Amino acid sequence: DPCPPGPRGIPVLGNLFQLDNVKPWHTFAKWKELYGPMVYLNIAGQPMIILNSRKVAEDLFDRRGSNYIDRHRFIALEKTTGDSFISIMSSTERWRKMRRAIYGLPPLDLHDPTIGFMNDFVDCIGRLSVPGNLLVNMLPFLEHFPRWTGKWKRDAEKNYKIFTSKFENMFLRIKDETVTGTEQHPSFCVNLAKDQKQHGMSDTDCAWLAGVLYGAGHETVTIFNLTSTTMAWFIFSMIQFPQAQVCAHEELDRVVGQSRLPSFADIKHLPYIQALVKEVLRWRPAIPAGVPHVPIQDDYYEGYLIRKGTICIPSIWSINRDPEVYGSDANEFRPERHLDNKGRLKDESNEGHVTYGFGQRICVGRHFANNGLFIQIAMILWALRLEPAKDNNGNLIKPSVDDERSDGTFLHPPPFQINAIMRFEEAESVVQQARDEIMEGILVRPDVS
Ligand code: HEM
Repeated sequence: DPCPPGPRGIPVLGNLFQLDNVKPWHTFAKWKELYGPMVYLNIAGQPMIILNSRKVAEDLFDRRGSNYIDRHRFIALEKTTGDSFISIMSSTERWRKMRRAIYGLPPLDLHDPTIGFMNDFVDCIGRLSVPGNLLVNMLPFLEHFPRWTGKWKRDAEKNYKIFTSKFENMFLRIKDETVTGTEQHPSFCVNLAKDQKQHGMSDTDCAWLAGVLYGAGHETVTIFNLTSTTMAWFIFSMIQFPQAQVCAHEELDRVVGQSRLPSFADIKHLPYIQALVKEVLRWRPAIPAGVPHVPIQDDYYEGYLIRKGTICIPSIWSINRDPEVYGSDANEFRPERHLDNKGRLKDESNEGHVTYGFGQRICVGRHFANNGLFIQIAMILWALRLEPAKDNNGNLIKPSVDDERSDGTFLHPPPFQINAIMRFEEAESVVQQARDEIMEGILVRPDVS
Protein backbone atom coordinates (compact mmCIF):
# COMPACT_ATOMS: atom_id res chain seq x y z
CA ASP A 1 0.00 0.00 0.00
CA PRO A 2 1.33 3.45 -0.84
CA CYS A 3 2.57 5.98 1.69
CA PRO A 4 1.49 9.63 1.32
CA PRO A 5 3.72 11.76 -0.96
CA GLY A 6 6.76 13.58 0.41
CA PRO A 7 10.25 14.87 -0.38
CA ARG A 8 12.78 12.37 -1.75
CA GLY A 9 15.40 11.33 0.76
CA ILE A 10 18.87 9.79 0.59
CA PRO A 11 19.54 6.06 1.05
CA VAL A 12 19.46 4.73 4.66
CA LEU A 13 19.10 8.07 6.46
CA GLY A 14 16.11 9.09 4.31
CA ASN A 15 14.90 12.63 5.02
CA LEU A 16 16.90 13.04 8.28
CA PHE A 17 18.77 16.12 7.03
CA GLN A 18 15.70 17.76 5.51
CA LEU A 19 14.08 18.12 8.92
CA ASP A 20 14.48 21.71 10.04
CA ASN A 21 15.13 21.64 13.79
CA VAL A 22 14.74 25.38 14.29
CA LYS A 23 11.41 26.34 12.69
CA PRO A 24 10.09 23.13 11.15
CA TRP A 25 6.52 24.45 10.79
CA HIS A 26 7.59 26.83 8.00
CA THR A 27 9.08 23.90 6.10
CA PHE A 28 5.87 21.91 6.74
CA ALA A 29 3.82 24.79 5.27
CA LYS A 30 6.02 24.79 2.13
CA TRP A 31 5.66 21.03 1.81
CA LYS A 32 1.89 21.43 2.02
CA GLU A 33 2.04 23.51 -1.20
CA LEU A 34 4.16 20.84 -2.88
CA TYR A 35 2.71 17.55 -1.61
CA GLY A 36 -0.72 18.29 -0.10
CA PRO A 37 -2.18 17.98 3.39
CA MET A 38 -0.34 14.73 4.29
CA VAL A 39 3.44 14.63 3.85
CA TYR A 40 5.43 11.44 4.37
CA LEU A 41 9.03 11.40 5.63
CA ASN A 42 11.44 8.62 6.45
CA ILE A 43 13.80 9.58 9.26
CA ALA A 44 16.57 6.95 9.24
CA GLY A 45 13.92 4.22 9.02
CA GLN A 46 11.40 5.86 11.36
CA PRO A 47 8.21 6.79 9.42
CA MET A 48 6.84 10.27 10.04
CA ILE A 49 3.74 12.00 8.65
CA ILE A 50 3.04 15.72 8.77
CA LEU A 51 -0.67 16.60 8.97
CA ASN A 52 -1.18 19.96 7.35
CA SER A 53 -4.95 20.45 7.16
CA ARG A 54 -7.66 20.63 9.77
CA LYS A 55 -9.71 17.93 8.03
CA VAL A 56 -6.92 15.32 8.05
CA ALA A 57 -5.87 16.10 11.65
CA GLU A 58 -9.47 15.87 12.92
CA ASP A 59 -10.26 12.75 10.88
CA LEU A 60 -7.30 10.92 12.36
CA PHE A 61 -6.71 12.38 15.84
CA ASP A 62 -10.34 13.13 16.80
CA ARG A 63 -12.53 10.67 14.83
CA ARG A 64 -10.04 7.80 15.16
CA GLY A 65 -8.72 9.11 18.48
CA SER A 66 -8.47 5.75 20.23
CA ASN A 67 -5.85 4.67 17.67
CA TYR A 68 -3.82 7.93 17.58
CA ILE A 69 -3.35 7.93 21.34
CA ASP A 70 0.30 7.03 21.81
CA ARG A 71 3.43 9.18 21.96
CA HIS A 72 6.78 9.06 20.24
CA ARG A 73 9.59 8.25 22.69
CA PHE A 74 11.73 11.18 23.86
CA ILE A 75 14.21 8.79 25.43
CA ALA A 76 16.38 11.19 27.48
CA LEU A 77 13.29 12.98 28.77
CA GLU A 78 11.71 9.65 29.66
CA LYS A 79 14.76 8.64 31.75
CA THR A 80 14.98 12.06 33.44
CA THR A 81 11.36 11.80 34.55
CA GLY A 82 11.22 8.02 35.17
CA ASP A 83 8.56 8.11 32.42
CA SER A 84 6.32 10.09 34.77
CA PHE A 85 5.86 13.10 32.51
CA ILE A 86 2.20 12.89 31.56
CA SER A 87 2.47 14.88 28.30
CA ILE A 88 4.90 12.42 26.71
CA MET A 89 3.87 9.19 28.45
CA SER A 90 2.76 6.23 26.35
CA SER A 91 -0.96 5.52 26.48
CA THR A 92 -0.62 3.10 29.39
CA GLU A 93 -2.96 2.56 32.33
CA ARG A 94 -0.70 4.90 34.35
CA TRP A 95 -1.28 7.72 31.82
CA ARG A 96 -5.04 7.05 31.94
CA LYS A 97 -5.06 7.29 35.74
CA MET A 98 -3.07 10.51 35.72
CA ARG A 99 -5.36 12.11 33.12
CA ARG A 100 -8.45 11.10 35.07
CA ALA A 101 -7.04 12.62 38.26
CA ILE A 102 -6.58 16.13 36.81
CA TYR A 103 -9.35 18.43 37.87
CA GLY A 104 -7.79 21.07 40.11
CA LEU A 105 -5.21 23.79 39.73
CA PRO A 106 -1.58 23.64 40.73
CA PRO A 107 -1.04 25.67 43.91
CA LEU A 108 0.82 28.92 43.38
CA ASP A 109 2.35 30.68 46.33
CA LEU A 110 4.47 33.80 46.05
CA HIS A 111 6.63 32.77 49.03
CA ASP A 112 7.24 29.23 47.88
CA PRO A 113 11.00 28.47 48.06
CA THR A 114 10.60 25.83 45.35
CA ILE A 115 10.43 28.47 42.62
CA GLY A 116 14.19 28.23 41.90
CA PHE A 117 13.99 24.45 41.82
CA MET A 118 11.04 24.56 39.40
CA ASN A 119 12.97 26.94 37.13
CA ASP A 120 15.72 24.31 36.85
CA PHE A 121 13.16 21.59 36.25
CA VAL A 122 11.34 23.39 33.42
CA ASP A 123 14.67 24.42 31.82
CA CYS A 124 15.77 20.80 31.78
CA ILE A 125 12.45 19.56 30.33
CA GLY A 126 12.49 22.30 27.67
CA ARG A 127 15.97 21.25 26.50
CA LEU A 128 15.05 17.57 26.30
CA SER A 129 11.76 18.13 24.43
CA VAL A 130 13.27 19.46 21.20
CA PRO A 131 12.47 16.48 18.91
CA GLY A 132 15.69 16.24 16.91
CA ASN A 133 18.33 17.54 19.30
CA LEU A 134 19.43 14.21 20.79
CA LEU A 135 20.47 11.39 18.48
CA VAL A 136 19.05 8.76 20.83
CA ASN A 137 15.49 9.96 20.05
CA MET A 138 15.96 9.19 16.36
CA LEU A 139 18.17 6.10 16.79
CA PRO A 140 16.59 4.40 19.84
CA PHE A 141 19.03 1.47 19.87
CA LEU A 142 21.56 3.89 21.44
CA GLU A 143 19.44 3.72 24.60
CA HIS A 144 20.89 0.30 25.37
CA PHE A 145 24.54 1.29 25.04
CA PRO A 146 26.42 1.34 28.38
CA ARG A 147 26.16 4.41 30.61
CA TRP A 148 29.72 5.56 30.01
CA THR A 149 28.95 5.99 26.28
CA GLY A 150 26.16 8.50 26.83
CA LYS A 151 26.31 11.62 29.01
CA TRP A 152 22.58 12.05 28.41
CA LYS A 153 22.00 8.77 30.28
CA ARG A 154 24.09 9.68 33.34
CA ASP A 155 22.50 13.14 33.56
CA ALA A 156 19.03 11.65 33.17
CA GLU A 157 19.52 9.19 36.02
CA LYS A 158 20.97 11.84 38.33
CA ASN A 159 18.22 14.37 37.57
CA TYR A 160 15.46 11.77 37.95
CA LYS A 161 16.61 11.14 41.54
CA ILE A 162 16.74 14.86 42.37
CA PHE A 163 13.34 15.66 40.84
CA THR A 164 11.61 12.61 42.34
CA SER A 165 12.83 13.29 45.85
CA LYS A 166 11.77 16.96 45.72
CA PHE A 167 8.34 16.20 44.21
CA GLU A 168 7.77 13.42 46.76
CA ASN A 169 8.66 15.74 49.63
CA MET A 170 6.25 18.36 48.32
CA PHE A 171 3.40 15.89 47.83
CA LEU A 172 3.91 13.83 50.99
CA ARG A 173 3.95 16.95 53.17
CA ILE A 174 0.50 17.95 51.87
CA LYS A 175 -0.68 14.34 52.09
CA ASP A 176 0.40 14.09 55.76
CA GLU A 177 -1.32 17.35 56.55
CA THR A 178 -4.45 16.21 54.74
CA VAL A 179 -4.52 12.95 56.69
CA THR A 180 -4.03 14.73 60.04
CA GLY A 181 -6.50 17.46 59.05
CA THR A 182 -4.03 20.39 59.34
CA GLU A 183 -3.95 21.38 55.62
CA GLN A 184 -7.15 23.38 55.16
CA HIS A 185 -6.40 25.33 51.99
CA PRO A 186 -7.99 23.71 48.91
CA SER A 187 -5.43 22.68 46.29
CA PHE A 188 -4.77 20.12 43.60
CA CYS A 189 -2.50 18.14 45.96
CA VAL A 190 -5.09 18.04 48.76
CA ASN A 191 -7.70 16.65 46.35
CA LEU A 192 -5.20 14.19 44.92
CA ALA A 193 -4.18 12.97 48.39
CA LYS A 194 -7.85 12.47 49.36
CA ASP A 195 -8.72 10.54 46.17
CA GLN A 196 -5.39 8.77 45.66
CA LYS A 197 -6.77 5.32 46.59
CA GLN A 198 -9.75 5.73 44.32
CA HIS A 199 -7.46 6.67 41.39
CA GLY A 200 -5.18 3.73 42.22
CA MET A 201 -2.03 5.88 41.99
CA SER A 202 1.28 5.44 43.85
CA ASP A 203 2.85 8.26 45.92
CA THR A 204 5.53 8.69 43.26
CA ASP A 205 2.94 8.99 40.46
CA CYS A 206 0.94 11.56 42.45
CA ALA A 207 4.13 13.48 43.21
CA TRP A 208 5.17 13.58 39.54
CA LEU A 209 1.69 14.52 38.31
CA ALA A 210 1.53 17.46 40.71
CA GLY A 211 5.14 18.48 39.91
CA VAL A 212 4.61 18.45 36.13
CA LEU A 213 1.36 20.40 36.32
CA TYR A 214 3.02 22.93 38.57
CA GLY A 215 5.72 23.22 35.89
CA ALA A 216 3.13 23.75 33.11
CA GLY A 217 1.52 26.67 34.94
CA HIS A 218 4.75 27.91 36.50
CA GLU A 219 5.14 31.68 36.64
CA THR A 220 8.58 32.13 35.12
CA VAL A 221 10.00 33.46 31.90
CA THR A 222 11.38 30.06 30.88
CA ILE A 223 10.45 28.60 27.54
CA PHE A 224 8.12 26.14 29.17
CA ASN A 225 5.50 28.59 30.24
CA LEU A 226 2.94 28.47 27.47
CA THR A 227 0.57 30.89 29.14
CA SER A 228 3.20 33.59 29.58
CA THR A 229 4.48 33.01 26.02
CA THR A 230 0.91 33.55 24.81
CA MET A 231 0.68 36.71 26.93
CA ALA A 232 3.89 37.98 25.30
CA TRP A 233 2.29 37.39 21.87
CA PHE A 234 -0.82 39.24 23.08
CA ILE A 235 1.25 42.33 23.97
CA PHE A 236 3.16 42.01 20.68
CA SER A 237 -0.12 41.93 18.73
CA MET A 238 -1.50 44.95 20.62
CA ILE A 239 1.40 47.16 19.54
CA GLN A 240 1.17 45.83 15.99
CA PHE A 241 -2.60 46.20 15.61
CA PRO A 242 -3.80 49.25 17.57
CA GLN A 243 -7.28 48.96 16.06
CA ALA A 244 -7.91 45.72 18.00
CA GLN A 245 -7.03 47.59 21.18
CA VAL A 246 -9.52 50.35 20.36
CA CYS A 247 -12.32 47.75 19.96
CA ALA A 248 -11.34 46.03 23.25
CA HIS A 249 -11.27 49.35 25.15
CA GLU A 250 -14.68 50.27 23.75
CA GLU A 251 -16.16 46.94 24.92
CA LEU A 252 -14.59 47.17 28.40
CA ASP A 253 -15.78 50.75 28.94
CA ARG A 254 -19.31 49.83 27.83
CA VAL A 255 -19.66 46.56 29.80
CA VAL A 256 -17.48 47.04 32.90
CA GLY A 257 -17.20 50.82 33.25
CA GLN A 258 -14.29 52.53 34.99
CA SER A 259 -15.03 52.07 38.68
CA ARG A 260 -14.21 48.35 39.07
CA LEU A 261 -11.94 45.75 37.48
CA PRO A 262 -13.41 43.19 35.05
CA SER A 263 -14.12 39.76 36.59
CA PHE A 264 -15.01 36.27 35.42
CA ALA A 265 -18.66 37.19 35.86
CA ASP A 266 -18.25 39.53 32.85
CA ILE A 267 -16.98 36.83 30.50
CA LYS A 268 -20.29 36.28 28.66
CA HIS A 269 -20.64 40.02 28.08
CA LEU A 270 -17.11 40.49 26.71
CA PRO A 271 -17.19 38.56 23.40
CA TYR A 272 -14.54 40.78 21.81
CA ILE A 273 -12.05 39.99 24.60
CA GLN A 274 -12.84 36.28 24.21
CA ALA A 275 -12.31 36.60 20.44
CA LEU A 276 -9.01 38.35 21.15
CA VAL A 277 -7.83 35.39 23.28
CA LYS A 278 -8.78 32.97 20.48
CA GLU A 279 -7.07 35.08 17.81
CA VAL A 280 -3.77 35.41 19.73
CA LEU A 281 -3.72 31.62 20.22
CA ARG A 282 -4.59 31.02 16.54
CA TRP A 283 -2.22 33.59 15.04
CA ARG A 284 0.86 32.70 17.09
CA PRO A 285 0.47 29.20 18.63
CA ALA A 286 3.02 28.69 21.41
CA ILE A 287 3.77 25.11 20.17
CA PRO A 288 3.48 25.56 16.37
CA ALA A 289 4.37 21.97 15.44
CA GLY A 290 2.17 20.53 18.22
CA VAL A 291 2.99 17.35 20.10
CA PRO A 292 3.18 14.22 17.91
CA HIS A 293 0.60 11.44 18.19
CA VAL A 294 1.50 7.84 17.36
CA PRO A 295 -1.04 5.20 16.16
CA ILE A 296 -1.08 1.89 18.04
CA GLN A 297 -2.44 -0.03 14.98
CA ASP A 298 -1.85 0.17 11.21
CA ASP A 299 -4.39 2.53 9.65
CA TYR A 300 -5.67 3.25 6.14
CA TYR A 301 -6.74 6.75 5.17
CA GLU A 302 -7.66 8.07 1.71
CA GLY A 303 -5.94 5.09 0.11
CA TYR A 304 -2.70 5.54 2.10
CA LEU A 305 -1.18 3.22 4.67
CA ILE A 306 -0.17 4.74 8.02
CA ARG A 307 1.90 2.12 9.80
CA LYS A 308 1.61 1.73 13.58
CA GLY A 309 4.43 3.58 15.32
CA THR A 310 4.46 6.39 12.69
CA ILE A 311 5.24 9.77 14.26
CA CYS A 312 2.24 11.91 13.24
CA ILE A 313 2.98 15.61 13.61
CA PRO A 314 0.02 18.01 13.58
CA SER A 315 1.32 21.17 11.96
CA ILE A 316 -0.70 23.49 14.17
CA TRP A 317 0.83 26.49 12.40
CA SER A 318 -0.52 25.41 8.96
CA ILE A 319 -3.85 24.17 10.32
CA ASN A 320 -4.48 27.47 12.15
CA ARG A 321 -4.12 29.30 8.83
CA ASP A 322 -5.83 26.79 6.57
CA PRO A 323 -7.51 28.98 3.89
CA GLU A 324 -10.31 26.42 3.54
CA VAL A 325 -11.31 27.12 7.15
CA TYR A 326 -10.29 30.76 7.67
CA GLY A 327 -10.47 32.19 4.15
CA SER A 328 -7.89 34.16 2.20
CA ASP A 329 -7.04 36.49 5.13
CA ALA A 330 -5.99 33.55 7.34
CA ASN A 331 -2.52 35.04 7.95
CA GLU A 332 -3.93 38.30 9.29
CA PHE A 333 -4.65 39.09 12.94
CA ARG A 334 -8.42 39.68 13.02
CA PRO A 335 -10.32 38.90 16.27
CA GLU A 336 -13.58 39.70 14.41
CA ARG A 337 -13.29 36.43 12.51
CA HIS A 338 -14.56 34.66 15.67
CA LEU A 339 -17.66 36.94 15.90
CA ASP A 340 -20.95 37.03 13.96
CA ASN A 341 -22.36 40.22 12.45
CA LYS A 342 -24.07 41.08 15.76
CA GLY A 343 -20.71 40.94 17.57
CA ARG A 344 -21.49 37.64 19.35
CA LEU A 345 -19.12 34.66 19.45
CA LYS A 346 -19.86 32.54 16.39
CA ASP A 347 -19.61 29.20 18.18
CA GLU A 348 -18.99 29.04 21.92
CA SER A 349 -18.09 25.34 21.88
CA ASN A 350 -15.40 25.83 19.23
CA GLU A 351 -11.95 27.15 20.17
CA GLY A 352 -11.48 28.68 16.70
CA HIS A 353 -7.95 27.19 16.52
CA VAL A 354 -6.15 23.89 17.23
CA THR A 355 -3.42 25.30 19.47
CA TYR A 356 -4.37 22.97 22.34
CA GLY A 357 -3.93 19.85 20.18
CA PHE A 358 -6.27 16.99 19.45
CA GLY A 359 -8.27 13.92 20.41
CA GLN A 360 -7.55 11.94 23.52
CA ARG A 361 -4.26 13.78 24.20
CA ILE A 362 -5.72 17.29 23.91
CA CYS A 363 -4.30 19.75 26.47
CA VAL A 364 -5.87 19.07 29.86
CA GLY A 365 -5.01 22.59 31.03
CA ARG A 366 -6.90 24.38 28.24
CA HIS A 367 -9.82 25.66 30.33
CA PHE A 368 -7.43 26.85 33.00
CA ALA A 369 -5.26 28.50 30.32
CA ASN A 370 -8.24 30.12 28.55
CA ASN A 371 -9.57 31.52 31.82
CA GLY A 372 -6.14 32.81 32.82
CA LEU A 373 -5.59 34.48 29.45
CA PHE A 374 -9.08 36.01 29.50
CA ILE A 375 -8.77 37.60 32.92
CA GLN A 376 -5.19 38.83 32.39
CA ILE A 377 -6.01 40.37 29.01
CA ALA A 378 -9.25 41.93 30.26
CA MET A 379 -7.51 43.50 33.29
CA ILE A 380 -4.49 44.78 31.35
CA LEU A 381 -6.63 46.43 28.67
CA TRP A 382 -9.10 47.77 31.23
CA ALA A 383 -6.29 49.73 32.90
CA LEU A 384 -3.76 50.37 30.12
CA ARG A 385 -3.14 51.42 26.56
CA LEU A 386 -0.12 49.62 25.14
CA GLU A 387 2.13 51.41 22.66
CA PRO A 388 5.49 50.64 21.08
CA ALA A 389 8.40 52.36 22.89
CA LYS A 390 9.85 55.53 21.32
CA ASP A 391 13.50 56.28 20.54
CA ASN A 392 15.21 59.56 21.56
CA ASN A 393 13.75 61.34 18.55
CA GLY A 394 10.22 60.27 19.41
CA ASN A 395 9.96 57.66 16.62
CA LEU A 396 8.08 54.46 17.45
CA ILE A 397 10.33 51.39 17.66
CA LYS A 398 8.41 48.30 16.70
CA PRO A 399 9.68 44.85 15.66
CA SER A 400 8.62 43.60 12.25
CA VAL A 401 5.24 41.87 12.44
CA ASP A 402 6.70 38.59 11.08
CA ASP A 403 9.64 38.49 13.50
CA GLU A 404 9.77 35.43 15.79
CA ARG A 405 12.18 33.37 17.92
CA SER A 406 12.24 29.64 18.45
CA ASP A 407 14.28 26.80 19.90
CA GLY A 408 12.50 24.20 17.77
CA THR A 409 9.51 23.55 20.00
CA PHE A 410 8.20 26.84 21.35
CA LEU A 411 7.50 30.06 19.46
CA HIS A 412 8.29 33.41 21.07
CA PRO A 413 8.12 37.02 19.98
CA PRO A 414 11.45 38.84 19.51
CA PRO A 415 12.52 41.11 22.39
CA PHE A 416 10.61 44.40 22.25
CA GLN A 417 9.82 47.36 24.47
CA ILE A 418 6.51 49.02 25.14
CA ASN A 419 5.02 52.04 26.82
CA ALA A 420 2.05 51.21 29.03
CA ILE A 421 -0.16 54.23 29.64
CA MET A 422 -2.88 54.43 32.34
CA ARG A 423 -6.13 55.00 30.47
CA PHE A 424 -7.82 57.04 33.23
CA GLU A 425 -6.89 58.43 36.61
CA GLU A 426 -8.87 56.08 38.88
CA ALA A 427 -7.42 52.97 37.23
CA GLU A 428 -4.33 53.01 39.44
CA SER A 429 -6.21 53.12 42.76
CA VAL A 430 -8.71 50.43 41.66
CA VAL A 431 -5.81 48.11 40.68
CA GLN A 432 -3.94 48.91 43.92
CA GLN A 433 -7.00 48.09 46.00
CA ALA A 434 -7.54 44.76 44.21
CA ARG A 435 -3.87 43.92 44.69
CA ASP A 436 -4.04 44.68 48.43
CA GLU A 437 -7.04 42.40 48.80
CA ILE A 438 -5.24 39.53 47.07
CA MET A 439 -2.05 40.01 49.12
CA GLU A 440 -4.08 39.96 52.35
CA GLY A 441 -5.69 36.71 51.18
CA ILE A 442 -2.24 35.17 50.62
CA LEU A 443 -0.75 36.43 53.88
CA VAL A 444 -3.49 34.89 56.04
CA ARG A 445 -2.73 31.45 54.56
CA PRO A 446 -0.75 29.06 56.77
CA ASP A 447 3.01 29.17 56.11
CA VAL A 448 3.80 26.41 53.62
CA SER A 449 7.53 26.93 53.18
C1 HEM B 1 -1.61 28.69 26.33
C2 HEM B 1 -1.33 27.67 27.11
C3 HEM B 1 -1.19 26.22 26.68
C4 HEM B 1 -1.02 25.69 25.42
C5 HEM B 1 -0.91 26.43 24.08
C6 HEM B 1 -0.96 24.24 25.59
C7 HEM B 1 -0.80 23.34 24.53
C8 HEM B 1 -0.76 21.97 24.67
C9 HEM B 1 -0.61 21.03 23.57
C10 HEM B 1 -0.46 21.39 22.08
C11 HEM B 1 -0.61 19.77 24.10
C12 HEM B 1 -0.49 18.46 23.31
C13 HEM B 1 -1.84 18.05 22.78
C14 HEM B 1 -1.79 16.89 21.80
O1 HEM B 1 -1.09 15.92 22.04
O2 HEM B 1 -2.48 16.94 20.76
C15 HEM B 1 -0.76 19.91 25.54
C16 HEM B 1 -0.82 18.85 26.42
C17 HEM B 1 -0.89 18.99 27.80
N1 HEM B 1 -1.08 20.17 28.49
FE1 HEM B 1 -1.16 22.04 27.71
N2 HEM B 1 -1.07 23.93 26.92
C18 HEM B 1 -1.21 25.11 27.62
C19 HEM B 1 -1.36 25.24 28.99
C20 HEM B 1 -1.39 24.19 29.89
C21 HEM B 1 -1.55 24.34 31.32
C22 HEM B 1 -1.72 25.68 32.04
C23 HEM B 1 -1.51 23.08 31.86
C24 HEM B 1 -1.64 22.63 33.30
C25 HEM B 1 -2.38 23.20 34.19
C26 HEM B 1 -1.34 22.13 30.75
C27 HEM B 1 -1.25 20.77 30.90
C28 HEM B 1 -1.08 19.87 29.85
C29 HEM B 1 -0.92 18.43 30.02
C30 HEM B 1 -0.86 17.67 31.33
C31 HEM B 1 -0.81 17.87 28.72
C32 HEM B 1 -0.57 16.40 28.35
C33 HEM B 1 -1.83 15.67 28.02
C34 HEM B 1 -1.55 14.23 27.55
O3 HEM B 1 -0.53 13.97 26.92
O4 HEM B 1 -2.41 13.35 27.82
N3 HEM B 1 -1.27 22.85 29.58
N4 HEM B 1 -0.85 21.25 25.86
